[in-house]
Amino acid sequence: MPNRCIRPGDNPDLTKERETCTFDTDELAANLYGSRRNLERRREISQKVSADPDFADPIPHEFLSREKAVDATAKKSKVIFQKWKNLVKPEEMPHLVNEAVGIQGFPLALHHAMFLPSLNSQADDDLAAEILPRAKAYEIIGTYAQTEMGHGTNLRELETTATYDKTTQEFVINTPTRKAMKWWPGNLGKMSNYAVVCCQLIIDGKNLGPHNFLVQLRCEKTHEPLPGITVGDIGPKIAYNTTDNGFLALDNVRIPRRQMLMKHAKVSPDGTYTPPIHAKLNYGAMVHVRAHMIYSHGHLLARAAAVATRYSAVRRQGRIENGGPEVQILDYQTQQHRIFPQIARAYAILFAGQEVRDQYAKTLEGIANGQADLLPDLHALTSGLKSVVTFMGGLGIEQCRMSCGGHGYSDASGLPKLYGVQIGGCTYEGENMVMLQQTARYLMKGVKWAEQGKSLSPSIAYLGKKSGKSLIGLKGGDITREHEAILETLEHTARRLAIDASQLWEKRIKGGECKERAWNGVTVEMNRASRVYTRLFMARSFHRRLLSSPSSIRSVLSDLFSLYLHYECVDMAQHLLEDGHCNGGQIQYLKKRLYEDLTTLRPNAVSLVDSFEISDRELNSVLGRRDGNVYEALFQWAKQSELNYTDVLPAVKNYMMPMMEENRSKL
Ligand SMILES: CCCCCCCC/C=C\CCCCC/C=C/C(=O)SCCNC(=O)CCNC(=O)[C@H](O)C(C)(C)COP(=O)(O)OP(=O)(O)OC[C@H]1O[C@@H](n2cnc3c(N)ncnc32)[C@H](O)[C@@H]1OP(=O)(O)O
Ligand SMILES: Cc1cc2nc3c(=O)[nH]c(=O)nc-3n(C[C@H](O)[C@H](O)[C@H](O)COP(=O)(O)OP(=O)(O)OC[C@H]3O[C@@H](n4cnc5c(N)ncnc54)[C@H](O)[C@@H]3O)c2cc1C
Repeated sequence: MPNRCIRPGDNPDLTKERETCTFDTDELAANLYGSRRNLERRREISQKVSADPDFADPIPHEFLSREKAVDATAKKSKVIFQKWKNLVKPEEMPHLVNEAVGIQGFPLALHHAMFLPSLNSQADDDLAAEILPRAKAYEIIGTYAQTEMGHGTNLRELETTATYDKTTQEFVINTPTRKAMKWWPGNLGKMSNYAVVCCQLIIDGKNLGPHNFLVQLRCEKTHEPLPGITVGDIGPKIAYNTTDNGFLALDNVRIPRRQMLMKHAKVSPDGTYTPPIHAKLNYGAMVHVRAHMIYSHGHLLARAAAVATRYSAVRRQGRIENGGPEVQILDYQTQQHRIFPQIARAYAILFAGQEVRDQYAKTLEGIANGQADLLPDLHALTSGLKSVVTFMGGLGIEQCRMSCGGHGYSDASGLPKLYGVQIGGCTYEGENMVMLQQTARYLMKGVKWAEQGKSLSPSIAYLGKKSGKSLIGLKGGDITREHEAILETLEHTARRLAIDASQLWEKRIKGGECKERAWNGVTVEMNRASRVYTRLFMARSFHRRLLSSPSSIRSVLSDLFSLYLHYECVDMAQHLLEDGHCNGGQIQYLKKRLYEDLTTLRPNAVSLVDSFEISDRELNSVLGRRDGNVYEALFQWAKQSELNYTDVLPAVKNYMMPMMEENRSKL
């Protein structure tokens, strides 16, 4: 079967891998990206970016100082949002940005991810008509400033205030303490001249909670901060170092009333407050990012899996049999066990990411028609997915990094940067432990609704089902039936964990604790229930994709899905065993099946990562390059280190040589 990545001059081991492919890599890639046309567009964009001299990098970003890297990124962003703007559709923009500037952020990241979405979904018609065309034309750059130095998670305690002054019909925006400074917002420090700022709305001395306001931060002509505004960059971070995450203090800055984002909650000129149809519509920009970041995080894991798989196919080290040749490290079972589940999880996350984006679009449609009834389900799902996927992705990338041995530790592999970017997602858009509790709140309601026989939305319909005994290992050799048996067991486990957590909570309440304290005493169990609910959704979503896939890729997707299910179940064995639903023999069976899956997938491993269709430029990894010619490329990469500009460094001349000389002269 054709693997379309084979080219003359490639590393022969990699070519051999591609020759063993049992499916059409383009078919799978087209399925992943939605259609042949989308796949072609993806390739077209990759090729055009590579050919555009405006995007050329004289030296890799890894060797640049932070300021120079920010400069290079800004320069390329200007090209994207001027020259390229009309050449790509909005949905193609993330790919263009990844290709052209990479993953560490760019000056308009928050403008796109949160500023525009906030204005789109929360500004009233008048404000939208005034500001949106300017924002969309990049006449201004905006960000989303919510988190403060002292509070991020607990939005209710944010300290920045917007106090309504009826006499002038203005809001007075103020930062009352040092820890009330906005701290962390991306692109706030240096790039943005506007921000949506989250403040406590105060009318007649009454605090009405967090609301969003459009605030101009810098002069449109000089880009200098406006009076009353202190703004800057918060310094280097684990990653995202081409993003100017910033600080901001506002000293009684006055803005007109209509700069409150008033599509849902409103303040009339006389100070009358009208609440929104759903209390949390002000939190909409966060739901937007959570709904979209699942897919982008799937892509980060896909890249790591591509690097580790291709490198493991060209790296030869050690022997499996005495006297045999040195083997490709991909032949070691431990290596397969480290990497193949990451391939499967990357596909699973990408599929789930696509489903949740669709669900988000439907929810938005409802809200636009005055109905927010889909929001609670979406909030629970995005909170769970955001937490599970970022944690899974971080662990997965780290496994991929370690699987590349010493070279995985080098920036040349691209893996340290991927890891740094990925794990940011565990924190931003709500710290994972906190967001899992949001999911758990919904599950607790679901448990009650199920007890009362009420109808349940599809994502929690399993809470209303009855458990039979687990049929894992008992359904014979039919793979379709085995998949169903495992999904039913996962449903049982997710249901059982939610019910157990609910009972633990109730027990503490009956024991005399208030609801909130009792909740804190059971949050580890609550979060467990949320994770398994989320992992069940991911498994179901993968299964839906398998069932709807064309026959040409059904077999390889089925193999991958088997591995995914077997791996997840072994990983969650404790939960499967805890109530006796599964027994030790069934876990042993799952492990045996998992080891078989590793062998089954081995001939297709390289082709499965080829179908992620990530260009060399986007992958930005010497180890993961498509042609597999890594050793020469590693040397060429290292030669670019600034330490190699001279043979004898000033640091050596000034300190080490004199020290050695002095020590020699003492002898
Ligand atoms: C080129 C184009 C690119 C576009 C693509 C985008 C892809 C981007 C990928 C990467 C880009 C990286 C950019 C990252 C930038 C990062 C930004 C940020 O981090 S912004 C700041 C984020 N901050 C947070 O997330 C804070 C977390 N905290 C909260 O959200 C809240 O405080 C809370 C934890 C939810 C609690 O809020 P609150 O106390 O007000 O409420 P509760 O009492 O807990 O709940 C009451 C009920 O309300 C429900 N609820 C809460 N939130 C929501 C919501 N958002 N929607 C719906 N419902 C909500 C909650 O469930 C309760 O319900 P009931 O139980 O009462 O029914
Ligand atoms: C890369 C990056 C980009 C960011 N971009 C932006 C941005 O553009 N705009 C913006 O406004 N913000 C941004 N942030 C800020 C980010 O949203 C917050 O850092 C995040 O929401 C976590 O809040 P926190 O820092 O207050 O953590 P904290 O809440 O202080 O968390 C510390 C610990 O306390 C625990 N904890 C806190 N509350 C609870 C609870 N109720 N139950 C159990 N445990 C709890 C957490 O689990 C965690 O272990 C960004 C952050 C990062 C890292």
